[in-house]
Amino acid sequence: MDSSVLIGPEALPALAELLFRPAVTRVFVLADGNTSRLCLPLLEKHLPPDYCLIEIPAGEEYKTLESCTTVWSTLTEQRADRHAVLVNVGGGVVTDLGGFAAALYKRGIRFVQVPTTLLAQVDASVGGKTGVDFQGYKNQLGVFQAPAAVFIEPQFLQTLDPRQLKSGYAEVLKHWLIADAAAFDQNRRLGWLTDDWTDIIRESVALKQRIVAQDPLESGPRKLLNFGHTVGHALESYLLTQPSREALHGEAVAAGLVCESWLSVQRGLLSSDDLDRIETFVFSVFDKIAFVSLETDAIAEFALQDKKNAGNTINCTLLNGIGNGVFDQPVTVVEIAESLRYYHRLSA
Ligand SMILES: NC(=O)c1ccc[n+]([C@@H]2O[C@H](COP(=O)([O-])OP(=O)(O)OC[C@H]3O[C@@H](n4cnc5c(N)ncnc54)[C@H](O)[C@@H]3O)[C@@H](O)[C@H]2O)c1
Ligand SMILES: O=C(O)C(=O)C[C@@H](O)[C@H](O)[C@H](O)COP(=O)(O)O
Ligand SMILES: [Zn+2]
Repeated sequence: MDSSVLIGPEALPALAELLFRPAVTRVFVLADGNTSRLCLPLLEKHLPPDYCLIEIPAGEEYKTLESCTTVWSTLTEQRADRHAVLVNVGGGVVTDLGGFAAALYKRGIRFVQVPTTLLAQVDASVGGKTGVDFQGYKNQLGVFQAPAAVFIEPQFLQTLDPRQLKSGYAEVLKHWLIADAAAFDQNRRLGWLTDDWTDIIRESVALKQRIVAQDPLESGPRKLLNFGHTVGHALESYLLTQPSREALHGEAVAAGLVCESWLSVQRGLLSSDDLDRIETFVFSVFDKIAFVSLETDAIAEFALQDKKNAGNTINCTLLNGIGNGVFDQPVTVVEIAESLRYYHRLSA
């Protein structure tokens, strides 16, 4: 599942090198409404002049099979063959959906990822998880399929909204919590904001690649990368059903980091002092997500569809101390609801 990942000024020239090879019959570029406007200008000179743009609307609500149909229809109308390449230019919605659409078209054409949000640069573009949401559940349909390569240009982040930057930072925090206590400690002292994200991107990508290399198809240690997501995805999915109450993926994951750290304390795996450090750091970046305690049972129910589950057992990733994730820790839906009530009571 490992693909080459280029980060920095050499990334886009290397993309051009791949796309201009004679073996590539046609280049298709998938973007959303924002990335076609804000990111294509920087990319354009690295693309062949006859590339075909496929545009989908921006936002998680468009991470659907219907958007894939838009991609597949254009590929079909343009008679794309198996030597075509799909270039996914955008955040995690575009890289997940584009990877999935490419993997299914004619049983698979090559795709490359050009992630343009912090979240997609540190996490979503790497590791080969692709997919779309279905019937209200996150990434319910998907395949593991490695991109031909990933090209990361941190300059894209210059047009990114601060709320989106923070959302990406949740996945960085997750990486430190599961596998790098020293980075967690250093960065909680420094604060989250920086002018240059390149080092953080490099370190996060390397950490994720190390874990994915051990277990590309998530039968074991890759589940560590899902820390914060049992609760995070439940919250994100629930709020997607509520008009005007959407939380960004990273915002929901940040809440999930707190809830699942609390569950780790309940299991005797994490100290209360460490939970306190995690909460202080999380709430120095993120506002609390608003919900009423009456909603916690409905939110927790979504965890029954988590992909790490086996039968009726919800398998959570927890922390055995900061920097040391542990996977396959059974929790009940009642405990998930309790963790949400704990989060709800916290005064951020
Ligand atoms: N495959 C994985 O391993 C993985 C990992 C983490 C998250 N994800 C998925 O990623 C998705 C979230 O990704 P995201 O946070 O990037 O969201 P996103 O793709 O919706 O992008 C966020 C917003 O930023 C805009 N945008 C993108 N790049 C921009 C730029 N450079 N300047 C200005 N605006 C820009 C987009 O148009 C969108 O409105 C979720 O669906 C999540 O499930 C997947
Ligand atoms: O790469 C992984 O593995 C992850 O779990 C990374 C997560 O940050 C990401 O949100 C992923 O899409 C979650 O996948 P899912 O299998 O829980 O849908
Ligand atoms: Zn995630």
